[in-house]
Amino acid sequence: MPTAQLEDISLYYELTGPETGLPLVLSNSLGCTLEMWDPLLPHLPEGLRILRYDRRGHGRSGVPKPPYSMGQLVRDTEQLLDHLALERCVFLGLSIGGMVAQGLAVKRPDLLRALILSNTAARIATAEIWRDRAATARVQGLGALADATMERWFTPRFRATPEVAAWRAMFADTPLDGWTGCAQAIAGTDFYTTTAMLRLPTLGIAGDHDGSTPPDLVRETTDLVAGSEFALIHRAGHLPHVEQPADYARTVADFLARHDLHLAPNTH
Ligand SMILES: O=C(O)CCC(=O)CC(=O)O
Repeated sequence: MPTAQLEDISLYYELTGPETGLPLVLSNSLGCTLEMWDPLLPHLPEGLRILRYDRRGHGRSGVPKPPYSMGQLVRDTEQLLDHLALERCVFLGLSIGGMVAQGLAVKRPDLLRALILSNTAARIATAEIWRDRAATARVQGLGALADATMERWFTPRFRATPEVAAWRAMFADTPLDGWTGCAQAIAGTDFYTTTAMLRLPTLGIAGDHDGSTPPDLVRETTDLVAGSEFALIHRAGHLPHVEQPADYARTVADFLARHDLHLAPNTH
């Protein structure tokens, strides 16, 4: 089982693709395991070296007692990349994963060649919203948040399909400590000032039906980075790579190609 024993946490990961391929790191959203990327993988260009991992408190990674901080989540990722000797990666982070991406890009620019900020923002919701959700989850379990969460994550069309059951289960099966710890980390994060200092190729991606990080919010954060690009995925919510995997993958591949990153060996 590929588990990295880091300073104070063990992280489960999967690393696939040729060793010389361009490293692409996929960083999950809250309440999801690395399997969240399964629908996207068949649509991505071949030849990429793809790292997926379960965040602290999720999936097969360690689940310490909360609170967690965004600094800790960034450090976990930094240590995982160092452990695997991956550098100059394209980092695609979705929602909380996009917050980790922003923090990592500021802290360790040597690790990243380009950023893809998907369905994320410099600040997500309010401390009060996160406190209320955590209070509900502590008393009633995460299942009590599942209906509202699926509404923010997916379009009505997708929610009417049998496929949504697996996503609801992934969310509801998240360890309560893990979800609460990461929710606290989001609540304490405001990257407006530091993200505005970033200077690397950056693509923002939003879903037109995203109820968690609506397109205007994603665009506002993306626009903080000079020279950044923005793409809107239609007929998709907070997880657009699930509802529109081909469009999403094409958007990513076109961005890589525009920046001469497409399948380029990681040698320069
Ligand atoms: O569950 C939600 O709608 C909140 C999601 C969020 O903002 C954080 C995440 O998806 O990582």
